Amino acid sequence: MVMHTNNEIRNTRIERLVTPQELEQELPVISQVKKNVSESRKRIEQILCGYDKHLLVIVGPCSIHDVNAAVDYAERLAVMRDKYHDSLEIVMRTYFEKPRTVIGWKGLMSDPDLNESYRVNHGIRLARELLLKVNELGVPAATEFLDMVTGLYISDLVSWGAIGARTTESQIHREMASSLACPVGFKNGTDGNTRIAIDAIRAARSSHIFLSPDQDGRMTIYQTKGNPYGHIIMRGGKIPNYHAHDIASACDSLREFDLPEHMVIDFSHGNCQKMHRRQLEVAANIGQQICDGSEAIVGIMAESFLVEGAQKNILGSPMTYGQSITDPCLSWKDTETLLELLAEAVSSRLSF
Ligand SMILES: C[C@@H](OP(=O)(O)O)C(=O)O
Ligand SMILES: [Mn+2]
Repeated sequence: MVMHTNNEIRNTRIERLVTPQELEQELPVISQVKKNVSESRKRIEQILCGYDKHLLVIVGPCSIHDVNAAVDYAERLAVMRDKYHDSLEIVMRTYFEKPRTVIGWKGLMSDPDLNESYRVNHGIRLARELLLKVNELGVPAATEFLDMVTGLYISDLVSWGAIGARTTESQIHREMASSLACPVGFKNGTDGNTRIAIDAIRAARSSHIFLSPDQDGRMTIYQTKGNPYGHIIMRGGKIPNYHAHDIASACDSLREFDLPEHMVIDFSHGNCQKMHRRQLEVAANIGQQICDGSEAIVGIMAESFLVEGAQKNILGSPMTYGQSITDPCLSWKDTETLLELLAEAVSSRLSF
C-alpha cells in the first residue's frame, strides 16, 4: 500500500522526464548550428541597441503543431532571409508552449499528439529536432519561455525569447529571463499595461538567485548574471497600441528609467484584435512610421503560416495542412506582401 505523503494528494506520477543532458546527447548541436545561433543572437542584440539598422522580423505560426508544415514554412523563410538580407533580420516563430486564459491545448511539448495523451518526452524531442532543422536551414528561431523546466531542453537553439503577456509580471519568469543567453522581449499586459513590461526589463537586468534543475535534472541554486537585452513588445490590449502616440508614450516611460527607447511591435494579438488580416494595416502604419524616421521601432512580430486563418483542433477530424490551430495567421502570400512592405520602409530609413 503506497502511503501518499502530504504533498502528493492532488497529483499522480506518470513517468520520468528525460534530462536535458540525455536529450542533448540524443540530439546534439552541430558546430555550424552553434555558430548560427550565437551570430544571430549578436545581430539581434545590435539591432535592439540601435547600432544595426536592420528591422528584426519575428514571423511564423502562433504555435507549432505539425513539424512537417513547420519545416515547409522554415524553408520558405530561408528564401526570404536571402532576399531581404540587407534590410530585415528574419527570425521564425517556433512556439511550443501556449499560455491559456483558462484551459486548452498547451502546445507541442505538452501534448504533441493533440489528443490529451500528454506524451511530454516525445513532445520535447520533437521540439528540439525541429529547432535543429530550422537552424540548419540558417533560420534563427524565436520562442516564448513559459514553463520553468521545458526551456532547458531547447534554449541553446533559441536566438530570441519572449515572456508572454500573462507572465511578464511573474517574478520567476523575470528571474528566468535574467539567466537566458538570448535577448528577451516582454509583452505588455493583456489589458495594455506597458509598465509591467518596463518593470520586467529592469528586473531581468539584475542578478537573481534562481532555482532550477541543472542539465542532469538535479535541483540547483543558480546566481544569474542579468540580461541587458530585455525590451518591450507592444502587443496591444483592449485596444491596439501600435500608433505613433502609443510608441511615444512607451518611449517616455523607458526614458524615465534610462532604458533604451527601442521596442518590438506585435502586429497580432491585441493589435489586430484577432482579425489576422488587420496585421497588414498595422504593417502599413508601422512602415510609415519607419519611413518617417522612427528609431524606436527596431522589430516587429507577425503571425503567419502556409494557409491563412485558424482551425479548431477537433479530435479525429481531418486537419488543413499548414493552418494554425491557435491564433489565426496571415497566408503565405500576405506574408510575402508584408515582408516586401517592411523591406521597402527600412531601405528608405537606411537611406537617411
Ligand atoms: C501567446 C501569444 O502572445 P501574448 O502573450 O501576447 O498573448 C503569442 O505570441 O502567440
Ligand atoms: Mn498567438
